[in-house]
Amino acid sequence: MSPLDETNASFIMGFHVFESSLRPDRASSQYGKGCNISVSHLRYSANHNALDSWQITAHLVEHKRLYGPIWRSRFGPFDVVNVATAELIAQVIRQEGRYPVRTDLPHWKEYRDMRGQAYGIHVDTGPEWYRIRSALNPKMLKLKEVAAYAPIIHEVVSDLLQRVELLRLRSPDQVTVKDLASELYKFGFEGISSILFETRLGCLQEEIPTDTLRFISAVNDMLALSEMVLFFPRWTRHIFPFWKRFVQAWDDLYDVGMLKFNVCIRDAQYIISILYVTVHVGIHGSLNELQLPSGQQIYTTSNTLSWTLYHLARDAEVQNRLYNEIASVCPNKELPTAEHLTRMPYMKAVIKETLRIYPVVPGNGRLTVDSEVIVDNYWFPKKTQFHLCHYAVSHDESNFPEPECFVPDRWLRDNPSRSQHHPYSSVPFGVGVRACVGKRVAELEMYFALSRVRKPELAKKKTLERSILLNICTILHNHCLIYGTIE
Ligand code: HEM
Repeated sequence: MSPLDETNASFIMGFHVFESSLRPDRASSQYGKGCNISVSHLRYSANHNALDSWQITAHLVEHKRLYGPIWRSRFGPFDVVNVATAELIAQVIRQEGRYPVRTDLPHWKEYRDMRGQAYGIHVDTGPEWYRIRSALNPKMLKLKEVAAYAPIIHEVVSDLLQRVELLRLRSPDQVTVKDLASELYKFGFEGISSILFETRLGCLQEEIPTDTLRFISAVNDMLALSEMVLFFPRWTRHIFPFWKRFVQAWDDLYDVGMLKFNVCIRDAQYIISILYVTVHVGIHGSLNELQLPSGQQIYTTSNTLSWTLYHLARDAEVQNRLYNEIASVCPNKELPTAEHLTRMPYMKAVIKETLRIYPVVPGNGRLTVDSEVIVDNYWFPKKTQFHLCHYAVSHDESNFPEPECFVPDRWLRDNPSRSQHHPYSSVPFGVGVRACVGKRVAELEMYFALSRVRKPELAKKKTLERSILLNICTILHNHCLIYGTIE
C-alpha cells in the first residue's frame, strides 16, 4: 500500500470522501494561480457526527495530527477549510478585509426578513455591520467608558456573593453549594443585562421574575433550535415543528425585550443580539454552533469563572499569590476599581491561562466574501469558509510547553519562564476589527467577581484569612463546589 493508499483508507469513514492527494506535485490545479495546489486538493477529514463538543474539540487536535495544519471537512451542507497553526490563522485574518464575515446565518436572516427587522451586529455584513460596530466600539471597548460600569457590576457581584452564602447556609453541611456553575451563569446573564438594558433582570433573586424566565428560556430555545432549523431543508418547515418554535422563540425575545426593558425595536435588535453572545459559544463562531449537538451550551464569563475557580481550588500556591496580589492592591477589603486592576498582573494572567486551556470559542470562522485568498500557498476562491482551530493551537506544545498544565506565569512579562508564543496562538476574544466587542466588559466582570468571591465577614474567621478564593479548599467537581477546610 502506498502512503497515498494508507491515507485514503483512513478517510473511508462516515460520509466524507477523500478527494485527492495533498502532495503538491500530484495536484492538477483547478484554481491555482501559480500556487502549488488548490482548495479542491486539500484532504477531507472524517465525519463529526455523534460527538459532544469537547470530543469534537479533541477531534480537531487529532485531525491536525493526522492531516497536518490545513485540511477540509464537511458538516451537513457546510464545506469547511480548517487551519490549525497560529501562522495560518494569522494569514487568514490578514486577508479578512474591511468587513470580515464569520459565517453565513441564513436562518437568522430569514426570521428578520419575515418580520421586517434589521439584521444586527451578528448577522449584518459589510458597511451596515461596520456602522453598528463603529457606534458600539467607543462605548464597549474604551476602558474609560467601561470603567463607568464598575458600580453596577459590583452590585451584581454582591448579589452573587449573597446568593452563594445563602445556598451554603441552606445546604445540609452548611458549606456546599451544589451547581455553582448555574449560579455563575445567572451572574453572567444578570451582569451583562444590567449594563445593556440598564435594568436588573433578577436572575439571582430567590424568585426569578416570570418575564426573565421567559426571556432566558427563549434564548435557550432559539439557540437549541437554530441547529435543527439549519440542517433541515426549507420544505420541511410545515412538517416538523422546529421552524415554528424557532420563530416563536425570537418573537418572545423581542416581546420581552420591548416590554420589560422598554427599548425600541431598533435598540432591541442589536442589544438582544449582543446578549445572546454572552450565553452561547455557538453564536460567537457559528461554526461551533454547527458542530455542537443540540442543547449543548457553553457560557462565556461564567464558564471561564467556573474553570478559574476549579484551578484555584486545586492549586493553593496560585490561589495564595492571587490573594496576596489582591490584598496588597486593595487593602482593607476595598472594592477594586478599574484603576486597581491595572496593578493586578497576576489576576490577568490567571484569566488568560484559563481562557487558553478552555477557550469559550474553541474554533471561530471567517468566510471570504468578495476576494480570493492565499493561505499556506493554497489558492482559495470567494465564499470559502475557514474554520480557525483556536483550541488546537492554544494546546500546541510548540507554543505552550506542557500545554495541559495550568501555569499563569506563562503570561507574566517579567517572568524568565514566560512562554515564547506566536501572538495568534491564544486569542480567546478573537482578533481584528470583528473581534469580541464585549471583551472589556467581560474582563471587568470576571476580575471583579474573582477578587470578591470571599465574603468579607467570613474573613474574620481565622481559618478563612488564608485565601481570597473561597478561602479554604474549593473543589469544583461535576458542577458541585465543595468548600472544605485546610488546616
Ligand atoms: C469570556 C468572555 C467572552 C469571550 C471569551 C468572548 C469571545 C468572543 C469571540 C472569540 C468572538 C468572535 C470574534 C471574531 O470573530 O474574531 C466574539 C464576538 C462577539 N462578542 Fe464576545 N466573548 C466574551 C464575552 C462577551 C460579552 C460579555 C459580550 C457582550 C457585551 C460579547 C459580545 C460579543 C459580540 C457582540 C460579538 C460579535 C462582534 C461582531 O461580530 O462584530 N462577548 N466574542
